Amino acid sequence: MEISFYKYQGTGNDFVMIDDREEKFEVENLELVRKLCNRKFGIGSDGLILIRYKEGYDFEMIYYNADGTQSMCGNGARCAVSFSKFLGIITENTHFLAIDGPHDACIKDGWVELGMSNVKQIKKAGEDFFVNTGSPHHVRFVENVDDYPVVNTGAEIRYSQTYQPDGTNVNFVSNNGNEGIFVRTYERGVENETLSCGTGVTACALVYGQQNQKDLVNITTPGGKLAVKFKANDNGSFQNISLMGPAEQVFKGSISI
Ligand SMILES: N[C@@H](CCC[C@H](N)C(=O)O)C(=O)O
Repeated sequence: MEISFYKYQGTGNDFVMIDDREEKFEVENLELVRKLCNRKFGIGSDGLILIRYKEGYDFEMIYYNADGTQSMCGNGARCAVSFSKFLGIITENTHFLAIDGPHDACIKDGWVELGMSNVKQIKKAGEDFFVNTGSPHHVRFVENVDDYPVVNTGAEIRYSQTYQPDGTNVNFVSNNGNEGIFVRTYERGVENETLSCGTGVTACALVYGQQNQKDLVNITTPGGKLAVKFKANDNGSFQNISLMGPAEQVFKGSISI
């Protein structure tokens, strides 16, 4: 059997994208997800996304990490919006469903502004912070993130007792002067550092914004630049959160399985 796919990237977070409007992909076949995402034996990606029709929405995004687990993916959602435009499902504005609920987004010239779920609170986690932006994120501020052992320390925190049994993504953040913040992320489900994580930079922007009285934060990641804007409420919650950045089709192909 042949599976047709497209490959997308959003600031270097890369995804296998499948137009599954005919619902032929077996959503329980996690072995297949893992194989397609495998960089040696498959196509290779941080995650895989199915686009399906959903009543009441323009489309549904079904997201898998490379290991077959599921969560909300901010960069993946920006790529899904771009792919849906490419498929002719949407034009400029869209209302779609993801695992954490409904989202609105807008795409213009390859730049996607994605509405994120509201955030109830930022929690303290020792000296660090924890924020759920649709996916769980531990946020640690460090002096120089360029030199930080992201993979080793990220894995220690991800597998620590505090986050059992589900684990967490782990973000390391440095102040980047006039450029806002620089963020590197260890991603659960990829079990490695990725070049960028959308829900992760959103979590970091909320913490940084709260500490520095900002409602728009520019973020640099190893894979490129993103921005996050939001409204902070007096009770510590956040609404009208938008993740903004590029999403690009890289190639298309088919694979025999
Ligand atoms: N890369 C994603 C996050 C994907 C989900 C995450 N790995 C998890 O399991 O929580 C993003 O751009 O948000």
